[in-house]
Amino acid sequence: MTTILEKIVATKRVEVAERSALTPIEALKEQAFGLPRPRNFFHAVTRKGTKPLNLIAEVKKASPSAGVIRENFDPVEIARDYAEAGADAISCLTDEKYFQGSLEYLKAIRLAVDLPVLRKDFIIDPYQVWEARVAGADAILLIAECLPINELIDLQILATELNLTTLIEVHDMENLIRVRDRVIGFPHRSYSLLGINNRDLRTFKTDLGTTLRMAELVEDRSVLVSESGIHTAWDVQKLADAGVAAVLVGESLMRSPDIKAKVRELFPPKKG
Ligand SMILES: O=C(O)c1ccccc1NCC(=O)[C@H](O)[C@H](O)COP(=O)(O)O
Repeated sequence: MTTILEKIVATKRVEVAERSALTPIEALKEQAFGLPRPRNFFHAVTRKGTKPLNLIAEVKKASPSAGVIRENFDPVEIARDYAEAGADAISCLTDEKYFQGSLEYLKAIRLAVDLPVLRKDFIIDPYQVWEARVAGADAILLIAECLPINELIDLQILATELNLTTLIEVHDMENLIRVRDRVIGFPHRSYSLLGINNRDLRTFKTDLGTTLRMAELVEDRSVLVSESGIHTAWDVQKLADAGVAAVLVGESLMRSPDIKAKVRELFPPKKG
């Protein structure tokens, strides 16, 4: 049976072929030349602040698991609310077909807020890394399940050369072990974060236990990001207690009619 990830990756191959026929990679490289340096996403996500851990707040209109999450969707307004509420960085879905995202949203958000922005997409080709840089992204996502290790490392090196942070995501132990030492503990890793996705992409079920179990195998948790299925202050505290550096939260923020209040609910001010 074809998994959703396989379907999405097949779509990406077609998209990259179509887009590069319209705008060749050489043209993107020219556009990237002379752009201001990206913002430091890595630092924003790993620094020790006043919260128990840092927040990457996601701009996400729809998803394969939930359908449309937020009807009243203004990406810039949402990003401004995130910034005002104290988020440390923003994740913007740029996949159009499955998440109703757009690179145009990322461009607009990057201009409107001061926070660093992650291009949240299914990156399988250097073309998309250059595209991210030209659009103004400060970081890209690389999903271990989608890439052979040599291609993952090549994309990570390219991103590092372009001064982009990489968030390298795994969901299972096998991929964690595959990337842990070769990609995260490696000299070229400099600006690489390790994401553990709590969502099982076969069943779409989320389980915080995925991060809690896998974190045991990660020595340096200062680069660890827990992703998906984070709904309550208790979830956030549990992950903080496990030494996770940051959480990536989409759906529970996007479903809230008052985004700023939901951020405060997830990160209540310390008493006393
Ligand atoms: O969200 C999905 O349904 C999904 C399906 C297939 C591949 C990836 C998917 N999500 C991407 C993400 O990683 C999440 O958007 C992100 O971690 C935030 O998760 P959540 O807070 O549960 O929206």
